[in-house]
Amino acid sequence: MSSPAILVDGVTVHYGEVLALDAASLTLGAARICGLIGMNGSGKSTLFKVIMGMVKPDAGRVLIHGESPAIARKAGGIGYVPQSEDVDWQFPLSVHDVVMMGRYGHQGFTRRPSKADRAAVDHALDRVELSEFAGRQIGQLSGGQKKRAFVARGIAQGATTMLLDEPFAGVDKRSEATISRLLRELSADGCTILLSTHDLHALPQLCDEAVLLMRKVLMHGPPEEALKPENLAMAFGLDVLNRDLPDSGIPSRQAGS
Ligand SMILES: Nc1ncnc2c1ncn2[C@@H]1O[C@H](COP(=O)(O)OP(=O)(O)OP(=O)(O)O)[C@@H](O)[C@H]1O
Repeated sequence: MSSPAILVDGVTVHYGEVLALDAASLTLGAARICGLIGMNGSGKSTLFKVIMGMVKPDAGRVLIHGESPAIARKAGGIGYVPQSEDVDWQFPLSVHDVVMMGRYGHQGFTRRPSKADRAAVDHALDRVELSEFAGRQIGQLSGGQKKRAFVARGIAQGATTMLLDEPFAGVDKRSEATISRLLRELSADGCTILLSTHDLHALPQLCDEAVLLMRKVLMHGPPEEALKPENLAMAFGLDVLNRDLPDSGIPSRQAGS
C-alpha cells in the first residue's frame, strides 16, 4: 500500500512553556482537500510549520508521501501559502520574483532561470489571474492577490502537497472564487490540500474532509460532521452553542474570537 500524502503521528510542540500541539495525529490521503478548523491559538499554524519542517516537534513524526518534511521540501513537493502576518510585505520582491522562488528547486547552483522556469512562472501567474501584476512589488497587491501570488508559487513549483494558512482571510470575493476553483483543479490533478479557515460556511462546498484541532486532533471526518453543534462546541467551547447561530447551526462570525 502506498504511503499517505500527509502523516502526522503523535506530534507535540512547545514554544517555551506554551504547549501548541499535544500528541496531534492526522493521516491524509492523496488528492484530498481537508479543512483545518480550530479556535485562535489551537495550533493550526504550528501544524503547518511542523508539516513544512520549519518547526521541529518535541515528540512524534511527520512524513510526506513517506519522506521527511526536509526531503519533501527540497524536492519541491510542498507548497505553502503562509498567514499574511508571517510575511514581510516590504521586501523588495516583485510578484514575478515570488512565483520564481517556486522554481529554485529546479534551478542549478547559479539560480539562473531557464526558459522552462520562465514559462512555468508565466503559466502559474496566468492560472491565478495575476499576469498583469507580474512586475508589481508584492506588498502593493490586495489581500486576495497576495494569496493568489503564493498559490502561483506552489503551482510553479509543481507541489504535490499544498498547505494554506487561512487563504480566505482578508480576501475579496473574486480572489475567494479564484482560489477555491484553483484548489479544486489542483486536487483533481492529484495535489493534496490542507487549509485552515475560519469560514465554516465554505467548508462543505470546498472540502472533502475536515479536522477539528485543539492542540490535539479532536475529530477528523466529513465536513458536515465537523459542523455538528456538539463537535463545534468541543472545538470552540460550549458558549458557541449560545451565540447567534444561523439555521445551519454554524457560527456566523470568526469563531474563537
Ligand atoms: N513563535 C512562538 N513563540 C511562542 N509562542 C507561540 C509562537 N507561535 C505560536 N505560539 C503560541 O502557540 C499556540 C498555538 O499558536 P498557533 O499560531 O499555532 O495557533 P493558530 O491556531 O494558528 O492561531 P490563529 O487562528 O490565531 O492563527 C498559541 O498559544 C500561540 O500563542
